Amino acid sequence: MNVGESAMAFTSKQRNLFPEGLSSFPSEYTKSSLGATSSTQSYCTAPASSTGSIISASIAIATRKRKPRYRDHGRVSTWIEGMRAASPPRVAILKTATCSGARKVLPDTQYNEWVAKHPSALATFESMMEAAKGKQMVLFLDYDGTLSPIVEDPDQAYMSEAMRAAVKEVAMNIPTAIISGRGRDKVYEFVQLAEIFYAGSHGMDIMGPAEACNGLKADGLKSKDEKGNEVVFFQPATEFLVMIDELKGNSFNFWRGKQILLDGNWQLLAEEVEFVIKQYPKLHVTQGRKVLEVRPTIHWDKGKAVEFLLKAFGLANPHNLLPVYIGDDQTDEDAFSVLNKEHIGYGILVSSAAKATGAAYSLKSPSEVMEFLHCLVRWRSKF
Ligand SMILES: O=P(O)(O)OC[C@H]1O[C@H](O[C@H]2O[C@H](CO)[C@@H](O)[C@H](O)[C@H]2O)[C@H](O)[C@@H](O)[C@@H]1O
Repeated sequence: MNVGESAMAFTSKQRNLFPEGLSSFPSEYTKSSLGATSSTQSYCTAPASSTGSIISASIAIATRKRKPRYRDHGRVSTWIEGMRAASPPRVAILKTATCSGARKVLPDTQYNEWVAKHPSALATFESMMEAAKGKQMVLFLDYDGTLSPIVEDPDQAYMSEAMRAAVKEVAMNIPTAIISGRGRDKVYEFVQLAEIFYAGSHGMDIMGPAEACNGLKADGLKSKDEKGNEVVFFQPATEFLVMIDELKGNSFNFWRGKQILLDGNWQLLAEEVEFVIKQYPKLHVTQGRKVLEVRPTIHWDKGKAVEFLLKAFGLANPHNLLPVYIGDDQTDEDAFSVLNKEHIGYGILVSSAAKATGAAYSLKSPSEVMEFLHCLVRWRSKF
């Protein structure tokens, strides 16, 4: 596909994300109160090292001859720095911690200093749960890097059967939602559990099992998922499809698939995104692990999704509530901030390297996340 110098390809599922007539959110989450000027409700993600399956649009930039043109090099450098900061090299994991507290010391002083400030949620599990007694726990899980290991090809980011079983088991005991930057349908395709809530597009596109939605304090649209399960949709930004159409017909030369961009092409990637984004003042760019995301200028992020879901669950009383949020990426920081702001719950960063974070606790890898989920189930079964 080629429109001028570039064009954009969207997945065929894009439209399905936002069926007509959806969206009935609590009034404080309506468009006007979101501070939206205009936007898409999907984000376009340009992976730096590989192409990817995205929320509703997967983008990789084609290598091609380019005409010289004006660029904001300041913005480009800022984005690349942001991506690098969000993509720290991995530290070898010598031993997995357990909830009994056993843990082998890593020979990485910087990491050790960091983990002293953000203790392992496994090593400190017992004391964390002391504070949870008598409270309603709600579990929020990121997908990539949390439930599935980070891999080069975003379409291959499968979760293991063991992890699926762990999530299923925990969801039977604790209300559970996956909040992802990916499209909801893609996350559902990976996870394949009907028992949980899915919040795709950083939470702008939420689907939950109808059964679990009966007592919800938010109205959604009842429907069925691909497997025929009764579900309810909550989608706050259906009206922003217009911009997606505009982008589709306009600017990039993207294709979805296996076009691999090597790390050395981050500069090219950022330059291309910058060239397009300046034509869309209502979109902005954020950086993640080897990824640039083109997002609508709408006050909505994973933190907003957490706030929405807590309200929807009728769990707004912080005294009775213990949200636990586990995530690995920059975008998860918005959710950690909400917990910190409300002084509730536990933010847990998944990282094997020292990293600036608002999360109080840490886990080193998806394997440790799975162990933590097992610990939660064992702990919950005592009550
Ligand atoms: O919010 P998440 O569920 O963590 O999704 C964030 C992004 O995840 C995907 O990209 C990341 O994982 C890929 C697969 O391991 C990896 O190749 C890429 O470098 C990571 O940035 C996904 O492709 C993005 O659309 C999500 O925004």
